[in-house]
Amino acid sequence: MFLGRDKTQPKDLNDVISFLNQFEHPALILDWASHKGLVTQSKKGDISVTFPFAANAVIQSLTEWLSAKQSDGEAIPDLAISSRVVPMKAGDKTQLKGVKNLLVVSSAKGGVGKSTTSVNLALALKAQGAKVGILDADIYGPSLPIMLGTKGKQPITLDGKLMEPIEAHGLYSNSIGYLVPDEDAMVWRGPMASKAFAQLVNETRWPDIDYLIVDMPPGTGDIQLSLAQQFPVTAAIVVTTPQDLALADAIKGVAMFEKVAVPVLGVVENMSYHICSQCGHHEAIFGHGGAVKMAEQYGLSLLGQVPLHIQIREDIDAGNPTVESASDSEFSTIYKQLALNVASQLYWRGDASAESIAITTVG
Ligand SMILES: Nc1ncnc2c1ncn2[C@@H]1O[C@H](COP(=O)(O)OP(=O)(O)OP(=O)(O)O)[C@@H](O)[C@H]1O
Repeated sequence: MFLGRDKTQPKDLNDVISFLNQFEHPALILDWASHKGLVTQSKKGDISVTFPFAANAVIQSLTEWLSAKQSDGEAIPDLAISSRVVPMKAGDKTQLKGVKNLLVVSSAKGGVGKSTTSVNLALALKAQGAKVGILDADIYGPSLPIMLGTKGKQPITLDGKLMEPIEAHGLYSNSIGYLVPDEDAMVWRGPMASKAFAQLVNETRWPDIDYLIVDMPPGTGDIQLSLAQQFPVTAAIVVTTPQDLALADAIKGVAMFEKVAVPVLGVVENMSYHICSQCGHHEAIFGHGGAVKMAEQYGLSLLGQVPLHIQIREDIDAGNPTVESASDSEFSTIYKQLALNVASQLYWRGDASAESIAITTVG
């Protein structure tokens, strides 16, 4: 092989691309290195690998793979490896200022853990190297201030127009819960709720974030439809639990997004199985295999399966979400894997916007 013969570093871009294509990872496609803009060479000859999505776990695996090759005596190319999240197209809608990708997290029913999933997913995307914002669009029951430990905070405006998001655990957040008392939001009707949501989205100064996670109000009614239609949604993620009834509702949720031409990235099965806090025993108390079957039947991706465990509830209720407070726990590993699936599939299955192609091909 070209690398082994004279032990000199390969310098030719095509040779390096062929070499890198041998590296396989579940978050990469076959021949990933040949994909436009991922492996580039500067005028000086330096070669860079730039993953176009939040990919810290991939970067770590690639670095380990290269070290192992080197230990085996292979000459490996000198590479600068990093990630830079690119904005993906959101239909024909114009991107929100300061937001590269807007992901809505929805559920057809209340109480399935949509907000818990949104917050931990946002933190896990951050752990994968992204700059992340989270918007609590659950107008009728905003839970973000409690889950992020930011209750009582209020966004300030520096220019009299735009709200500065509240920063917590390294996330940029805004919530109707910061702006009005819970009981006021509860009595809002459709148009008022939509207006409040529009204000939150448009009048927050999002500081060039890679992903904005929007925690939607539960259900598949007019409000959800109009929210999904109004905004440049890159993709939707549907959270469900394993019971048959919840799965049937989740299918309604998927159909709702299809109606308004918002691509559904996939499904997250929350409370997938119970882990006993005493003995660690796994038990499928809500049934087994439902989401897998549903995903297969409807051609959806099963993005992750999160267990039901008391630590996840206790951490989030205390404003200290698990991915942050126990970043090496098995639960955080599951959320980080979910985040990698979300980030990578969003890229490989979507269309990069024109701006991103321009960014990635600059040598
Ligand atoms: N995987 C989990 N393990 C343990 N507890 C969980 C898990 N997911 C969610 N919970 C708990 O279940 C309750 C409901 O979760 P959450 O508020 O996230 O649901 P939701 O779908 O956003 O609800 P709503 O419909 O009110 O918006 C919370 O007390 C949360 O801590």
